[in-house]
Amino acid sequence: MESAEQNYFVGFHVHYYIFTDHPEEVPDVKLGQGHQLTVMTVGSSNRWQEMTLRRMERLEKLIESRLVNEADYVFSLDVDSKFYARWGVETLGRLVGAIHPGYFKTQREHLPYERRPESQAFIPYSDGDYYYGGAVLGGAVKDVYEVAKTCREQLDIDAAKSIEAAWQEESHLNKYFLYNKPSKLLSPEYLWQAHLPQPKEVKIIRSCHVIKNYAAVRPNP
Ligand SMILES: CC(=O)N[C@H]1[C@@H](OP(=O)(O)OP(=O)(O)OC[C@H]2O[C@@H](n3ccc(=O)[nH]c3=O)[C@H](O)[C@@H]2O)O[C@H](CO)[C@H](O)[C@@H]1O
Ligand SMILES: [Mn+2]
Repeated sequence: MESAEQNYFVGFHVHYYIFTDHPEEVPDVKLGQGHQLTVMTVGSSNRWQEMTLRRMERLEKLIESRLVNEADYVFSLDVDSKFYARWGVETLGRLVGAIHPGYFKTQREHLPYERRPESQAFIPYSDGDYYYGGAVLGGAVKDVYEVAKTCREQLDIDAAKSIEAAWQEESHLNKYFLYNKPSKLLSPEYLWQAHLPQPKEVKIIRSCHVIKNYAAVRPNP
């Protein structure tokens, strides 16, 4: 939150919604003018995969209940994002995704899409273009709503068949974006991971996922 306040839409109206099963641990951060924060308490799970994939349903519900009436644009971001440089209006568009930092040089047949036809997230080896990170999904509220609702429905169909896509909601997001192209693609500058070395092509890291002690923060391996 502190790094977001330094870099994320500074000078614009921002309403953060933080989803957590530990609301009492959200620190009291001094927010800039026009910025506000609402903590949303959510149930826990004994599987991290369930926590991450449930975000589609939470986003769908948040848009239905609040954002349709209060926002033009929305970004859904991983909670472990830390900001190092400006993230501003250049990121806005009808539908916005970010290239995953681990796969921007990977040939498409090696991209980690879901490859089992039984899953709704299935992408055949002959298809695909970019590999999008699940940590960033944004755009106009109505367009993001369509993504969240569709992915939630596809996740439900998979769950009913007891199949979980290779990378949970990220796999379903990749399927959605393949056939419903985002209008704007953010470079991995906006979605970096701290354990990756910074290659020469990437001049600025704007947002980065912190290194975490998985044994401590995840309920299961
Ligand atoms: C860089 C990037 O694109 N990262 C994606 C990647 O993993 P990551 O390695 O970035 O996963 P992660 O541990 O950050 O989990 C994804 C997010 O799910 C939430 N969470 C997760 C675990 C938990 O116990 N509680 C909780 O709230 C939280 O917002 C977290 O940031 O794959 C995930 C799905 O498999 C998501 O698509 C992530 O966005
Ligand atoms: Mn993350």
